[in-house]
Amino acid sequence: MTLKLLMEVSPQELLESLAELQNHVLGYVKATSLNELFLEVIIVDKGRIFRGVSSLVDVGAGNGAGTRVVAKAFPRIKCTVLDLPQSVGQAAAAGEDNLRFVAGDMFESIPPADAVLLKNVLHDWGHDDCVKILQRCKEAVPARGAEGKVIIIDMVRGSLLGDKKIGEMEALQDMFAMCTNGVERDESEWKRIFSDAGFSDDYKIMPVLGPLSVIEIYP
Ligand SMILES: C[S@@+](CC[C@H](N)C(=O)[O-])C[C@H]1O[C@@H](n2cnc3c(N)ncnc32)[C@H](O)[C@@H]1O
Repeated sequence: MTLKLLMEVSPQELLESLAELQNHVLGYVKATSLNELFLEVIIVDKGRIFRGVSSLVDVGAGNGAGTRVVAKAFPRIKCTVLDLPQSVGQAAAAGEDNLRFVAGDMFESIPPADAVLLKNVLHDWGHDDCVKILQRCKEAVPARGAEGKVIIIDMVRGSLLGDKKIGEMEALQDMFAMCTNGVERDESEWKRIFSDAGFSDDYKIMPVLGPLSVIEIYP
């Protein structure tokens, strides 16, 4: 709505338009869970991370709602959801052609694939457990030179220092992490995990929404 139009409409009409817009946005958010919405943002903004990938295992993917977004956007990628048997359970029934569900333990073994995705998983675990999970991921992807990679979607604290809103977001996320016994890390803490798990130090951190970032690491 232009400024001129805004000045011409009555407050009542303006309120009605705002209510209509709010319903529209809320309707979309209800229809698409925040998890899926976030992955759609990543696909639009950082879709190139899936370039050249023909198979992907989404580790700790829960009911696979997020994996389904990737499977739909990239029908050529064979997607696998790996989660504990109780989480995979019913979800396994309904899938896209290029989506399968595997019950398993990420501390034991991860099915082989070009890329492994860990979205909102590592922040639930301490340093040593993250190292173990990443070691299993390293075994699952092709060796260096063959374009194997692990894609981590998680928070990188302090990547946008000085921004008040981001600072507030990080503080909120810290409180949430404390309630769930989780941990949010800065780049140096992430780097130590990658190195201890045997990954090279030429990782890439790509901020997506504030401190929420996509990190690519290579064997
Ligand atoms: C915080 S949820 C993240 C879910 C999803 N990736 C997301 O972004 O919404 C963590 C997931 O890790 C799974 N998980 C926990 N321990 C696991 C294990 N040992 N092996 C495989 N998955 C595990 C849980 O069942 C849960 O679905």
